[in-house]
Amino acid sequence: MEIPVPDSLRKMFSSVCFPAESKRAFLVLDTNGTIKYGSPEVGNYLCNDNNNPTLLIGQSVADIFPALQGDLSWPESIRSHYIFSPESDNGFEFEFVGWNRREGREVLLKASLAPLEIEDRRFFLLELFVLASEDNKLHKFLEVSEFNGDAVAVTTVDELIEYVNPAFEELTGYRKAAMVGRTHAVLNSGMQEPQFFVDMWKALRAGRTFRGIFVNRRQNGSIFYEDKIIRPYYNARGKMSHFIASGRDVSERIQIMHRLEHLANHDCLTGLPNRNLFLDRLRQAEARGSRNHEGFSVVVMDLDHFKAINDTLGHAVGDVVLQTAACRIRQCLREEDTVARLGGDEFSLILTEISSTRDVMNVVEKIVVLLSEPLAIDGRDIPLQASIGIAIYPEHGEDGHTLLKHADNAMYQAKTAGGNDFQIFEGKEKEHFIFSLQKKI
Ligand SMILES: Nc1nc2c(ncn2[C@@H]2O[C@H](COP(=O)(O)OP(=O)(O)OP(=O)(O)O)[C@@H](O)[C@H]2O)c(=O)[nH]1
Repeated sequence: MEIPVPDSLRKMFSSVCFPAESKRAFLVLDTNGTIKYGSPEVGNYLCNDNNNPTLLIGQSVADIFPALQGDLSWPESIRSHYIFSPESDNGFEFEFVGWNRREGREVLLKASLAPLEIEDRRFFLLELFVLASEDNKLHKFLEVSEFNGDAVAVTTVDELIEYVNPAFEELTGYRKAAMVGRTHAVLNSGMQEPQFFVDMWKALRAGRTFRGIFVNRRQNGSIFYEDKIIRPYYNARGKMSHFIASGRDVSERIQIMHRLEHLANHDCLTGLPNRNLFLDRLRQAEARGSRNHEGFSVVVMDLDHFKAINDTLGHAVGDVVLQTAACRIRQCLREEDTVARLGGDEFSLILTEISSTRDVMNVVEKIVVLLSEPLAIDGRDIPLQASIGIAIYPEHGEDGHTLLKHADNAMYQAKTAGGNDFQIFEGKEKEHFIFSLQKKI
């Protein structure tokens, strides 16, 4: 909207060029700093409501620029020089961050104050020049990001996406138009620990950079791992206005790492956890047990006469027997229990949430029954049986190492007694449980 220059002012400022269509943003001040005129364009930067610069008339310029009220960045000498001493002919400039209402964004402006003679009267022309959009720095970064091989995304502090680059589109499958205005939640695979995001927001809100491996989902549903750095972006006012994320696909590296981790923690033949992982799970069970006063059990199983199977039917058949045993034991356990192959024909189990001896026996009996089902290989039925030792936390040991040792002792007792048995470790109370499986099956 163009604001007509009031006739009285036009008359007064007739020697100054004020075309109505002028795009120049300026104020005319008297020597007291009172605003006498505001160009239509200046309303875009300085008016609160309807961009009507006539509302500025009569206000003190110091109300608009607090710097003029004695801020040290506006030296007293210069202030008095220009506002109150109209004799000087030197100009003065200062920069400030303003708000461009038309574009709805902050801008960096230069205000230039210079004396102005109108009909032999001294005024001051305070003209505003847009030095750069406040987000210019950000925009320059985005321009460069267009050619960046990393996936770049810029979000507002309200977590809404404002920009994504072509590499982001390529990585995620989402076009820019589909992402702008949305949050990153669209990429969430649901496979990440919730704590990961808690840590992320904590760091970002505190103004710190966050780096992490994100497990994300592409538009086509496939999962990828993204190594991403997110840093807060501060605008010229020093206010956190955006988050800039830069990430790259590291799925291949992570998959190799997972494979190596799996190899380091699992037995090649059966795919079960190996000693390494078993001991780790044992430490976890021990920690949970003491924290929550929760019982758990360590069970050691050793196949009986396995050597004979190897010797008579060959190593390959022995391997199948071990794989079958592993599979059958696993079938009898819950997800949160562990069965590991610690070596040879020995399997070790951690049964969680055990509140009584009966709980353990129920599981062990199930295993024994399933194990003993005939295994047909090359037209023969191969019998499978095992000696089993049981130790329960905390009665038979307050740490994993002791429990494992005691379960092993109990297993040897069962083996010595002829095998195909399970035995619970004899506790301090000298209670002795021997259950004959032969009678049961
Ligand atoms: N096929 C096969 N055999 C293995 C493997 N690892 C160890 N063994 C064999 O498993 C046998 C385990 O020995 P033992 O536990 O003493 O044999 P056993 O006949 O079960 O003896 P008891 O436990 O006293 O009944 C050895 O002959 C090992 O060579 C493997 O990965 N595959």
